[in-house]
Amino acid sequence: MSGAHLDEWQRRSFDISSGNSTPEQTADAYRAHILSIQYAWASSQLSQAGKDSLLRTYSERYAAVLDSDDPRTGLNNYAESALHLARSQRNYSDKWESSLIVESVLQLPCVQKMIQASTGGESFPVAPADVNITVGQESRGSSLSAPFTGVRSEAVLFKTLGPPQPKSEVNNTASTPANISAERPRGSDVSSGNPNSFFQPPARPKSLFSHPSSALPQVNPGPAASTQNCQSSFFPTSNPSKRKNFYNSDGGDGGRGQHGGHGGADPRAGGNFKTAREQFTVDQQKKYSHQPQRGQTGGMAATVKKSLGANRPRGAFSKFVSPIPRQEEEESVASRNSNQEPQILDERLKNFEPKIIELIMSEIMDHGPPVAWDDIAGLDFAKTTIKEIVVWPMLRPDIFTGLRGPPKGILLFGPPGTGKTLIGKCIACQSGATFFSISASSLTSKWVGEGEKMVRVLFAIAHCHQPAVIFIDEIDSLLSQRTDGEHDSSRRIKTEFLVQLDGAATAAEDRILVVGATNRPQEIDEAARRRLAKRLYIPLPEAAARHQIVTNLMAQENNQLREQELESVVTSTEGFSGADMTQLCREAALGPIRSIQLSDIATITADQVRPILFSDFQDALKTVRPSVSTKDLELYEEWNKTFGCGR
Ligand SMILES: Nc1ncnc2c1ncn2[C@@H]1O[C@H](COP(=O)(O)OP(=O)(O)OP(=O)(O)O)[C@@H](O)[C@H]1O
Ligand SMILES: [Mg+2]
Repeated sequence: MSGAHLDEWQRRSFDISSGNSTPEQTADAYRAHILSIQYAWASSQLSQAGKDSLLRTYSERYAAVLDSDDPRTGLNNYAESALHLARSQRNYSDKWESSLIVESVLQLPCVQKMIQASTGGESFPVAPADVNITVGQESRGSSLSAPFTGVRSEAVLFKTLGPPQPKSEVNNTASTPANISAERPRGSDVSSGNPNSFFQPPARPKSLFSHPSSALPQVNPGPAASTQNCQSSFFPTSNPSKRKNFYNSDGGDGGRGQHGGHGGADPRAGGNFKTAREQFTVDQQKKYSHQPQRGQTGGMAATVKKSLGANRPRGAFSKFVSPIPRQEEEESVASRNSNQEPQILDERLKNFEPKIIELIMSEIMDHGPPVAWDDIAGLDFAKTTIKEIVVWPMLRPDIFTGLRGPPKGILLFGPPGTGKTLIGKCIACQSGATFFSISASSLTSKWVGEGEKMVRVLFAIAHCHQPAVIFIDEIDSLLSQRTDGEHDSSRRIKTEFLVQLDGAATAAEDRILVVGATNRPQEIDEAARRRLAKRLYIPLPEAAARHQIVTNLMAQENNQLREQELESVVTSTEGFSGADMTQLCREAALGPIRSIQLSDIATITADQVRPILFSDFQDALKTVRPSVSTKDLELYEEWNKTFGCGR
């Protein structure tokens, strides 16, 4: 055989022998083997004897896969998936419709008589010969005729055509023959051979039998009313797609199924039938028209936070999003826009581009994991000050007026990993204000002028959703000192930001606070520094705070750390930041795992993993080092002395 054939041959052999393939793949590989053997023999690449021997082997194995009863190794359910495929194929029979429609049934003399009999309240015998209903080419007269007489037929009809009866009422007539048929199990159909079952409701006739009584006429119905009820009780078509629609028309649409809601309309005309796509569009419209406008949720806004593009998971494992919007999406977006535009356009925002407003509104607020003040270890001074100038004024704006009014901006500065971002998250949860979290990168756009617009819109929206907190993490990259060489657009964004910051809280009752966080305070523009009037130093955690961090983290883990060992950990972590402490605990928590034999790791149960010990911390301390150097610390201390507002 040629090299190409051999490669293919080997690939298939691997498919079979690797043990990872599904029964379908194995069967396919065997089938391909058989075909290639026959091909090789036909093109004289293989001898007759060789072909016979190979065919015997592979045909046997192929048959074993097909006939195996084991669902993991065999394809005993092969027919099922084939049938499933066949079922989802549309064919001509889909268009077939039964001629058994409500009109033809109702026009039958026997039915007319029975309707009259049922409304008149008297029993009326019906001659068997009268019942002759045509289904397609096939007459059903004989099967329906025999027992379909007298009280019994009236009862059946009354049940189906007459006014809605509460179930208890039906049960009260237990001794009548009518009840015998009324208590017949639902869901029996024509094919069951039961003549009465033809007039029995379909398997899920909720729209008829579980109707609230208000949904149906209360008065004793005349023939017309009976006709109306009748239309929702009969199932007039055998078209599967319509049948599905019929069943789906229960309670959800208030019983306004395609048949019941149209009185005498021809049910075959399609009525309210919707394709899946139309239904999807309708659902989307409903969904978005009920969605409350963001930011107007009052107390809800307290726990609402989203960073403008900063925290969106993107990577190899994030879900693929097609750059080309599908038609449904376009339709739903269009309908959403048409629904939402009036909501977005607050009087004060009407001069701004809806696109940017929408961007800010949708990107900056979202639910985040709640953070409480107690989750932040140490930093008592910063926490108290923030409560004083953020939380309380938001809660009691009437007291915090005039000179007591809150500052327009605060700056949290300090070494990396000391909890500045954590404080921002905590403000979002605890302040009760609308929280806007943005990163500098999201305000810088490649389109000239777009960045300034975003800044303007951001502040305008914040005005509309007061009290509001605008949190800008890594604010140094947005408000770094303006230099001659810098790009014009970033300079303009900065200027716009400063202008907005100045005008943000001009009115006494305005409650907009800008909170900036940075670990490079010295790079912040002096004009911005002045506007961020309250500058709070967030230092490295002291011993008590480090103790709290370790205790908090270890409380969630299985550990055997004694108090004095904990103290020892705390003393040996002088100079560690909060993030370093977290890293140390993570490293120590891996100790018990590292002590497990590699061969046992796959089988060991979670409760067999030993607790975290002091020795794990000792080991972890060998690898985890403080991330802040003393030289850097001096710079922060210096800056704090010069510009900070700490004591
Ligand atoms: N005071 C603290 N209390 C509890 N955990 C803390 C504290 N400080 C830091 N951490 C831990 O360190 C992690 C990083 O903290 P955070 O992101 O707030 O640091 P940061 O000051 O914003 O750093 P950077 O300046 O580098 O942005 C937190 O998620 C938290 O686990
Ligand atoms: Mg941070």
